[in-house]
Amino acid sequence: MSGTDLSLLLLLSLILLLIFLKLITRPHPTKIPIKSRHVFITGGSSGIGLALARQAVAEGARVTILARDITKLEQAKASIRASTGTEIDIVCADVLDFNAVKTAVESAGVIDVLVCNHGVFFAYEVENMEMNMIENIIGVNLIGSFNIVKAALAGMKKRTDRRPVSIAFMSSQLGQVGIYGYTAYSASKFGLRGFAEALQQEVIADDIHVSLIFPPETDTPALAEENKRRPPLTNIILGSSGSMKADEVAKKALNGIKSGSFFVHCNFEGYLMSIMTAGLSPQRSYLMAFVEVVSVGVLRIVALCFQWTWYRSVEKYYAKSKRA
Ligand SMILES: NC(=O)C1=CN([C@@H]2O[C@H](COP(=O)(O)OP(=O)(O)OC[C@H]3O[C@@H](n4cnc5c(N)ncnc54)[C@H](OP(=O)(O)O)[C@@H]3O)[C@@H](O)[C@H]2O)C=CC1
Ligand SMILES: CCCCCCCCCCCCCCCC(=O)[C@@H](N)CO
Repeated sequence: MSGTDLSLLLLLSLILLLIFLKLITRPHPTKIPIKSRHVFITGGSSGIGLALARQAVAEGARVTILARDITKLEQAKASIRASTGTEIDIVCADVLDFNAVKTAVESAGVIDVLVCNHGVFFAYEVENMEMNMIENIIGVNLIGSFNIVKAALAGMKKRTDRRPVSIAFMSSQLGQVGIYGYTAYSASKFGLRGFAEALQQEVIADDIHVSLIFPPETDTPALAEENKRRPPLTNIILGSSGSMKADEVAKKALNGIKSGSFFVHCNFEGYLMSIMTAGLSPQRSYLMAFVEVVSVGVLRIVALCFQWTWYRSVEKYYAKSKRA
């Protein structure tokens, strides 16, 4: 066979692969309209959630935010009024308290886009965390999201507006890879992935579409707090990874939700991580599925190189601390 024959054969197989993927990727592509719809954001009084609330308002949504601290909620409402001239609704509840969550969700009215964004994080070695801190991180981030979804789902299913609706979870790149210092946090965010994958199969028949958002480090009040007490190795390992502004993450998140994407990445590093960690997760875009299929081998090599550098940092660090 000549060189041209070979390249023709390769081209033909790639085209056949594309056609095959277009036929089989599920769920089907969808679009979630935001304008004039009810967007409910937990943890909407600060950081990424507040940025998301402001942008949803700017796109014409009716927005409700939920958090614990009424003063921060009032401040968020005032700041959105000042920057957009629009009123949002605020509801007060601890996501750990199912009855409080249910009352808050019911008072807000039927939800079209539910964003479980609330979350807490601290970086410590598991040995240096009390059980109550571990339970708090997993409780708020994972069980809290169950409480929210359980409270909102029946209403979303019974909605009279038959257009597609969305349930989105704010995970983290640490929901795609475990890093030194984040045992509890990664466990909570990996947990959200299992929740989201199974939930999508349960709600697809009701035209409800699940998104999992994977932000990198994002400049928010919570990150500033966490940074004060990070283990040195956590800093060394995360040192070179990119960080973003809350507004930029919110924009990526909202676009991901509107396009009904299951995985939502926020930057180029996140794009590569989404391909690397695609595994058995659903994929709506046959083009993205194509990219996953053809690049998975090479990206596995890149992933192993990252692990190599991380383990070298750990080895060097402990070699030094033994000598000292
Ligand atoms: N910042 C970062 O680097 C990254 C953050 N993320 C994720 O993004 C999400 C938002 O983080 P970020 O904006 O940084 O955090 P912030 O601390 O700025 O905001 C957290 C929000 O969640 C609310 N909240 C916290 N605990 C509870 C609770 N028990 N019940 C109800 N509401 C609660 C807070 O309000 P109140 O305290 O009044 O209840 C606040 O509104 C989290 O899920 C986080 O894991 C993901 C990747 C990176
Ligand atoms: C080429 C392939 C790219 C692979 C690179 C992998 C880099 C992983 C870095 C993970 C960083 C996660 C930060 C999230 C911070 C967070 O969630 C906060 N809440 C906690 O600080």
